[in-house]
Amino acid sequence: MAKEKEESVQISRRTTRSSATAYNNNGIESAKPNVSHTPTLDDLVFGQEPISLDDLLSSFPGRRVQILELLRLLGTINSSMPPLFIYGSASTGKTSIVLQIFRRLSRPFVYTSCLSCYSPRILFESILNQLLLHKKNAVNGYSSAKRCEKPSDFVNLLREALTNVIDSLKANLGKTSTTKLKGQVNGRMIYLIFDKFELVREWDKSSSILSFLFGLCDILKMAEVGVIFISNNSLDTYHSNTGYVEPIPVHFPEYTEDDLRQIFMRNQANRKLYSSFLDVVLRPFCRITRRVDELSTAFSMLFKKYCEPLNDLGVVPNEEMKRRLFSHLQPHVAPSLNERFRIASQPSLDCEVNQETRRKGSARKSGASGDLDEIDFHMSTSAKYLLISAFLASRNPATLDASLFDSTGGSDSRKRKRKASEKSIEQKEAAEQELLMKGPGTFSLERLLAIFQCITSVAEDLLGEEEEGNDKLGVELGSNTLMSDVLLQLTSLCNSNFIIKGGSCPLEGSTRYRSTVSEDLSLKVARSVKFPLSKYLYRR
Ligand SMILES: Nc1ncnc2c1ncn2[C@@H]1O[C@H](COP(=O)(O)OP(=O)(O)OP(=O)(O)O)[C@@H](O)[C@H]1O
Repeated sequence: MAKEKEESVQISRRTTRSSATAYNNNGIESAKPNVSHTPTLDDLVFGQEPISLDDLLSSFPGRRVQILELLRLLGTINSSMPPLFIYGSASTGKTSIVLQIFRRLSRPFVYTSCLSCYSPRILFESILNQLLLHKKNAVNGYSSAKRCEKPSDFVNLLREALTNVIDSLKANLGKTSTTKLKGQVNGRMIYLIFDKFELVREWDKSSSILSFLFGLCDILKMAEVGVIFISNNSLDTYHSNTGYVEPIPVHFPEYTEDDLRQIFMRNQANRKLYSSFLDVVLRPFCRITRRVDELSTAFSMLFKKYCEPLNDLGVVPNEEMKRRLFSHLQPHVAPSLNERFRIASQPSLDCEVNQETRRKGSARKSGASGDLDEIDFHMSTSAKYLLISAFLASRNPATLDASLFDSTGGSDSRKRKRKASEKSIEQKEAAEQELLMKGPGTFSLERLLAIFQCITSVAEDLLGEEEEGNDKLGVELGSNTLMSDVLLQLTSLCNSNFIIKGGSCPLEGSTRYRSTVSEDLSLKVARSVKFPLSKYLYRR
């Protein structure tokens, strides 16, 4: 078993560079290792033709700012660099973009993922193997170049290996500077990339490895070494009170619906047809997940269904044909959407992050491309709506629900205003006092579900000037079909203490809930899904 794991680590290490295109296309490191290949310095660069800046930017719609920012931080050739901390939720393009940037720059790097390198020893040895151009194979019994478990040993071995590589790079620079071939190693800087860095927290409860790795740059004090951390979570979640210089954060925010449209429109043979397909599926799916990998799986299956009635895939669909394709597709969308929702609803690492973020108080300002209004933890869009619903249920008196949400789920501010103006000043003050004394109110599950249904349909209305069929689909699927899985989502929010069970109602015996989330955080969550929360708040 241990041997098996060792081998999988070996494969992922060796194939990182050579298979980066395969990785980029489908997220899976799929290339087979080439056993007969003897590694050279050029194996430390991305093993393909460098990519132009235009191609790089157009390969990753929605990431222009981050790509340019990373290129700026990496600096000109041979310039030293402070450690970088790239973060953002899953499938936001962090790994692919970093690898493609190194492809563009042809600079040498060592890549390790803390997923396949799942312990300090494996991580250390993987880095050393790459730097020492050591291949594990049958001849050497699949052993590493160096056996190394302790950070202190690692630092010594690492410094030695890095010095050798840098010396070779300098020599190489002198030799080939005038006759440099494309794809050859460029410059004398070497970069250490730690991907899936959040996983280190899992195997390091005492945080000693975390602080050690965060401080690696300071410990090494080698101007030619750049360190890059890639993580799903923000720096706040690391409690990195190490005394070392904090890395520079670069945030990869969740994609907007428009970004996702551009991502999925890339390389489409029949753009008009695919665009009409996206008109139907993108919005409802976006409300559940914005992960490119998940959307990509769902869309490739659904697009096949969408095209089934067509004889000619090159056709430009007119309105009548779009309607026909839509009705053919419709029965398949709900099950696929539900499947995604179930996955997105699973209590996951995110909950832990949420708790940690909450413990640490307000979110920090994100990196160079950050936004003060952004929340620094990640949860599915549907969970965000549920969190907002719970906040509204705790904050607003239940008697006002009917006036805040009309029969179609919309906010009727006219009614609300009239209500407010009818109240006498004394009544208002008394109500205010009462709410203050009671704190956030408790609510029943039924009320929570009713508000959730209302605000998800409101969100749909607000979002769209889309064609009729699409709206209908969004409302139906977004609210009713998904309702069955809201309970799972609720459990997840309860586990992460965003919602607590507030005892049971003595009359009905049913469980009551209470939201623990502040107005400030709720407003941020609402902003992240563009929901106008303040319109729905009962102001005393
Ligand atoms: N802007 C984009 N344009 C095109 N493809 C993208 C974009 N963003 C992500 N992808 C694709 O989504 C998949 C997942 O991306 P990637 O693994 O780089 O994300 P990640 O942020 O590193 O995820 P994780 O945190 O799970 O490691 C890849 O196939 C990648 O090419």
